[in-house]
Amino acid sequence: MLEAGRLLLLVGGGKMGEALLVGWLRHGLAPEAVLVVEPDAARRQALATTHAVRAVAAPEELPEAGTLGALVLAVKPQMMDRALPAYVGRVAPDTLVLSIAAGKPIAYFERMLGQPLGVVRAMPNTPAAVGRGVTVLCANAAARKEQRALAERLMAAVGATYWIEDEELMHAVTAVSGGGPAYVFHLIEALAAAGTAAGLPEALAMALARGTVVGAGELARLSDESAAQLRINVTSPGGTTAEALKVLMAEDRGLIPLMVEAVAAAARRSRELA
Ligand SMILES: NC(=O)C1=CN([C@@H]2O[C@H](COP(=O)(O)OP(=O)(O)OC[C@H]3O[C@@H](n4cnc5c(N)ncnc54)[C@H](OP(=O)(O)O)[C@@H]3O)[C@@H](O)[C@H]2O)C=CC1
Ligand SMILES: O=C(O)[C@@H]1CCC=N1
Repeated sequence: MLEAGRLLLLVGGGKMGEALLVGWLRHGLAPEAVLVVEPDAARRQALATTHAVRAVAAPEELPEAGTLGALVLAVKPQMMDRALPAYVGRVAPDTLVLSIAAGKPIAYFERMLGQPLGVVRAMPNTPAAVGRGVTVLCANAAARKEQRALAERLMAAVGATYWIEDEELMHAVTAVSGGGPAYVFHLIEALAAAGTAAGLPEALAMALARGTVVGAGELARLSDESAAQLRINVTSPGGTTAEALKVLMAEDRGLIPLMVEAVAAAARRSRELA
């Protein structure tokens, strides 16, 4: 995955950082080619024992030797100002700088780390932990072919990848696929709550809701039919589902206007984090 003798430095071994790490190791990245900076002691220990990678609490503890093939930035956007200065001297023009932080634009990393620098901004999502992530990537003009290819390999290891040219779209991407898994998990909670309200025991309602979302997702993945057709396939004319969909698809108060509002709110927050 990386050129021989080069290192991948992961800054932030939290939920998303670890999900990516798992995918990379599964795709052949050698644990000894990985260094992680993670201040949380419990997480650091878990990363080191579970994945056999070297993990340190702070950049000052990193070994001097080794050329960075990739610097992957996976700390919260609000922590970035504090985290980045320590890495200025560690990136070379051929190091890939890969940020997965919401909001933060490419120009921010160019400014903080010095130019010229190959920067790729990516927005993955948590299904990356099971190899079913969706990631959108966007590179700066200085990113070399090899740096883009490395970013592609790293993100393809955890799922599907899409590239965009217009970085402004990253706010919408973050709102749709970055946070999207949370909306789907909330759909499970909502369907389970509705089942309980309809008289089902709580545990059964949750099992049915979870199984339904998982099954529908798998059907959507494997089927050639559109989402609309898959919906129609469930909806017997004059049957029960049609009654529910009259509520969910109501033009003024159905799921679409609600989702449009939710995604706009997330995109607005992404712009604020920039
Ligand atoms: N979660 C998600 O679904 C997605 C997240 N992202 C992006 O990924 C990034 C990480 O998010 P997520 O994994 O959820 O957050 P987490 O809080 O789980 O992970 C961030 C980790 O970074 C650590 N950290 C804090 N400061 C530093 C520092 N200076 N150097 C190194 N590590 C540090 C934190 O430790 P401590 O807790 O001690 O502060 C924490 O363990 C964010 O920028 C987010 O926008 C992108 C797509 C999806
Ligand atoms: O909530 C967040 O800010 C991050 C970005 C997308 C998913 N989680």
